Amino acid sequence: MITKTTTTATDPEIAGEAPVLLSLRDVTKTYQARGRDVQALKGIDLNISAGDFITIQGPTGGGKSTLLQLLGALDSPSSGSLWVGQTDLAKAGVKEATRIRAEEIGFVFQSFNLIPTLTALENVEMGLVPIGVPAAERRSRAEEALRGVGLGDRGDHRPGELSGGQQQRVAIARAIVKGPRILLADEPTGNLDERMRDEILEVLTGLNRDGLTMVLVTHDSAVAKRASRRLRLEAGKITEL
Ligand SMILES: Nc1ncnc2c1ncn2[C@@H]1O[C@H](COP(=O)(O)OP(=O)(O)OP(=O)(O)O)[C@@H](O)[C@H]1O
Repeated sequence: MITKTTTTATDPEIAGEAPVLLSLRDVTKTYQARGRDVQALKGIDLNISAGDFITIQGPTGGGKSTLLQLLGALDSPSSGSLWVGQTDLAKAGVKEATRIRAEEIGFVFQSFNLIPTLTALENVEMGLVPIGVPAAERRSRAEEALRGVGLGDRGDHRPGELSGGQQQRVAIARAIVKGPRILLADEPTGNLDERMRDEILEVLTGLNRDGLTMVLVTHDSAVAKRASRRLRLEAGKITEL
């Protein structure tokens, strides 16, 4: 069972008594596919505390993406409980899960998922639409988020006019502009060369230093080296490295 509470040494505000943001107890996930049950997660116990920088590694098919989807309220467990604050996502209705996903969780994907016809600034503004931020405020908050990832001068560029690393920085700005409690990323450096990977790692490390809790799925040990906690997920079971 993993109940370790770890804080980043660099964030004095959360040193010691970091609150638990997400708590999983005996979580399972079984998919039904072609008349067969596929047990993707087999009893996960895990606490994620404020300030954690967690990486999840493991072989293909081990359950990493499934776990990330549950953490992000994109799917619900088959059994067990998954607490986000006072809400058990295993029992919450669609409305509450949607609210938590919109307000509290930021997502970053391997393939950036930017809208090609929108500028970088407009893409970041999209991160505020689901929570109903008025247009005037969206613009200034998006500008600030872009500056935060070092792209303050690229707001009018479209994704096709940016490098892969820059596009991923726009995607990170879009994920954090709403001020989520936790950032989830599935292979955020998977499509990038080493230099761009390091660029993204600097951004992510800086955000964590500023207090953002992060869970990253990665195959890259250079990424995992930056983590405060390294987890391995294999055949639906989790271990702490
Ligand atoms: N929608 C689904 N329907 C049926 N089975 C699924 C579904 N999604 C995932 N699985 C199965 O669940 C198991 C875990 O898959 P998951 O995608 O979580 O693994 P992963 O560790 O993220 O793999 P990878 O590193 O290849 O992305 C695998 O056996 C997979 O085939």
